[in-house]
Amino acid sequence: MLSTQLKQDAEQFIDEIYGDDFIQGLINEDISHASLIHYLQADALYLEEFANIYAMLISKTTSKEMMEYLLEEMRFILGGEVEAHEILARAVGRPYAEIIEDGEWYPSADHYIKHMYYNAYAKENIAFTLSAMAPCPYIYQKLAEKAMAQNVFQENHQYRGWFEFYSGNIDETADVMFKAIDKEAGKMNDYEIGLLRKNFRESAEHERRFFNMAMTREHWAEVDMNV
Ligand SMILES: Cc1ncc(CN)c(N)n1
Repeated sequence: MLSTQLKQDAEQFIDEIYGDDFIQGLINEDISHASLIHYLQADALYLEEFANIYAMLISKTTSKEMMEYLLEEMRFILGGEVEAHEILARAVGRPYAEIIEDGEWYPSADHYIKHMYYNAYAKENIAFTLSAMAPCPYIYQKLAEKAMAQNVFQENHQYRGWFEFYSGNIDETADVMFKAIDKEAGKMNDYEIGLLRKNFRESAEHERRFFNMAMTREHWAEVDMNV
């Protein structure tokens, strides 16, 4: 099954992201407020687009069951995931709504978002877009599970709730995506299946870049508009 291969492909990225500074910074409560703010600003915009892409997929599917799933996920992304963001905002000591007033699609986030949009616009079959979206719930879930399994988070650990949120909440989100990808892959040729796998791998790598982007507080170069 393709999803088995995709999950295997993800392992390398999960291990790398887990060892990188963002996740280690959360685990060890040693991450700067500036990086958390950068992450929150970028992620709020990313999730908004993720919800928009769900809406695009609704118009492409004829399955009522898939429509209902996409609607529910849209609602979760727009409302439910704020809970995880609030945990980081609390650590920063500023209201979440105020933090996300600023921000833009910083370069790595921009690339990731456009990777998903490309598939939504260019491909009629929703499996192409879903393969670019699936690392989003899947990788966070696996990272959180790994963190919970390998560490003891005390009651007063500032980011314990963040790991609990992602280890518990999104199991089904990724499962439904994988099932839909497997179903469509069953009707595809090797070239198309290769594209699904490439989409997934690229998004897994984008996930890593997204976290690292917060650590370096990546920005676009300033341009002098008067020249
Ligand atoms: C970039 C990114 N990827 C994944 C997730 C988890 N839904 C997230 N909030 N942001």
